[in-house]
Amino acid sequence: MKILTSQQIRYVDAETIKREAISSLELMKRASTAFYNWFIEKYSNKSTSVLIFSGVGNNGGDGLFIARLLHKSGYSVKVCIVEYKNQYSEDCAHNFRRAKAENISIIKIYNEDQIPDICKYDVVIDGIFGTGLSRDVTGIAESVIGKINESGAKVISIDVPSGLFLERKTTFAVKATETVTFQIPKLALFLPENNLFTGNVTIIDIGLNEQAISESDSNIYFTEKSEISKLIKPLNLFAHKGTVGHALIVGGSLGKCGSVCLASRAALKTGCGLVTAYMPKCGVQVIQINFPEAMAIEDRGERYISNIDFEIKPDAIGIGVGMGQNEETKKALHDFLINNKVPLVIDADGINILSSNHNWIELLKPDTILTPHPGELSRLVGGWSDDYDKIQKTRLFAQKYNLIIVVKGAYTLIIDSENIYMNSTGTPALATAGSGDVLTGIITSLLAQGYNPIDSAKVGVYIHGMTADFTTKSINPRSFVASDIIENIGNAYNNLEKIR
Ligand SMILES: NC(=O)C1=CN([C@@H]2O[C@H](COP(=O)(O)OP(=O)(O)OC[C@H]3O[C@@H](n4cnc5c(N)ncnc54)[C@H](OP(=O)(O)O)[C@@H]3O)[C@@H](O)[C@H]2O)[C@H](O)CC1
Ligand SMILES: [K+]
Repeated sequence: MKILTSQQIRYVDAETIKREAISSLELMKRASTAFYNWFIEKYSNKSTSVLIFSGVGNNGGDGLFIARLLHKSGYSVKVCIVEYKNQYSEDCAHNFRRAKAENISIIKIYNEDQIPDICKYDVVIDGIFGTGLSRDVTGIAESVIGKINESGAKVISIDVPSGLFLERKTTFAVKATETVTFQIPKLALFLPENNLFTGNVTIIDIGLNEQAISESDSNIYFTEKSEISKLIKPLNLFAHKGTVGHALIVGGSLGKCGSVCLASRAALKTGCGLVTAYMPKCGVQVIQINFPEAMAIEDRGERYISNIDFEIKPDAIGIGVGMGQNEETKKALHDFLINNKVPLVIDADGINILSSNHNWIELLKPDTILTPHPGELSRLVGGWSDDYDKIQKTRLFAQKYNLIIVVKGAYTLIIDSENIYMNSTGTPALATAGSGDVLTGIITSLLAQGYNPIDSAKVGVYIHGMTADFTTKSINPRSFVASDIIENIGNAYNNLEKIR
């Protein structure tokens, strides 16, 4: 699904109206009804009292339409119009007149004293500004947003939290508990620094014209289940372990051999036929006892890798987990990169070693996958001033070296030289020791099975996140561990195959 800018959203809006021969009011009705349906499912008790803050644009129009729908079905509703300017949009003005005629309690707010006691209401709906925000919030809108945030009330924002900029850093906006956004994902809703404003984000369909969306020129995508599901390769009836890919995991050092066990196990559970772990001597017994399905090759180093040398012919290699940064290990990585021709995933200390030897990055073959967490990324591409800057710097880095960078975190980003893919699965449960090692194993396995590098990264990150989504009820996120990811890879496949 494409992620669009506010200007592109306006275009899709206008095109939907034109191509489907509907009025703008009809489109507002679709959006408001979709929001209303979401709301009544969540708050089915009609004694829920609702305070709605509406602006004077179309976001405010949605707020008023939603007020009418809720009032009609028996909820107790009060509307406050935040009149930050006296020129209402046509559809907002229409809904204002209708709401008044339907005897909904409405007041206009021009100064702070008129703001009601927000805490007295069960839920606040925020419809002050939407995607039309074009400048910093001041005056009465600023005061109202300040009061909403102070109140500690449960706040549901319509489309976007009021005050949130879609294309630049936001410092002041409604701090929503939930944001219910209309059909098109907006980048700003999924950036870590905006989580304070967005709360939990839900995307709802409002029947925008799909053709107009697909014509929009965007290279930022929100990964969807249907798309990932289509990428899953079917099983071959005549497959045997030698035909479905051989993954090699290179890593480990004294005290950090578990990372290789996790990555290797994840690789096999993701479906490649063979997995070999390449480890220092101290790691070989560890993996053989813990994970008998894996084969192991011993490095000549006792406690850390000192010379990467093997005779097998793997289809993909994942390197770096638990590897440490001993000088001999660094040299071993350098020499390995000079000769390597196999599709590669680099993680953890592998990335750190590259960060401190920047000219080695040029040794990487096109489409090598790097999977940094934010700390590793900042060492690799330099610091950033905000999330937009982080994305821009990572994009330039990916373009310069022709690499695929998996920026791990909530809504992991997969950035290559052309596109950005934002992953839509996962929960905070994934922030646990070994989670990154497992991801490396999953992606390496997919590469070994013949998925192209960008699909390996997209599918791998998606499956990794899905395992946490499934288990939110059965395993409390606090006690979810990396092995739980591995145990649920099969369930993720089942779930993806179900919708094919
Ligand atoms: N396709 C969809 O998703 C649909 C979305 N809908 C809803 O429409 C809004 C967007 O509505 P819009 O009228 O374009 O904009 P807003 O309601 O966000 O803002 C209204 C006007 O406010 C002015 N503005 C901008 N920034 C400020 C500010 N800081 N202070 C004061 N005023 C400001 C601006 O007008 P100017 O001419 O003064 O610049 C805005 O136009 C979207 O979010 C959805 O909720 C439709 O309902 C259906 C389809
Ligand atoms: K809003």
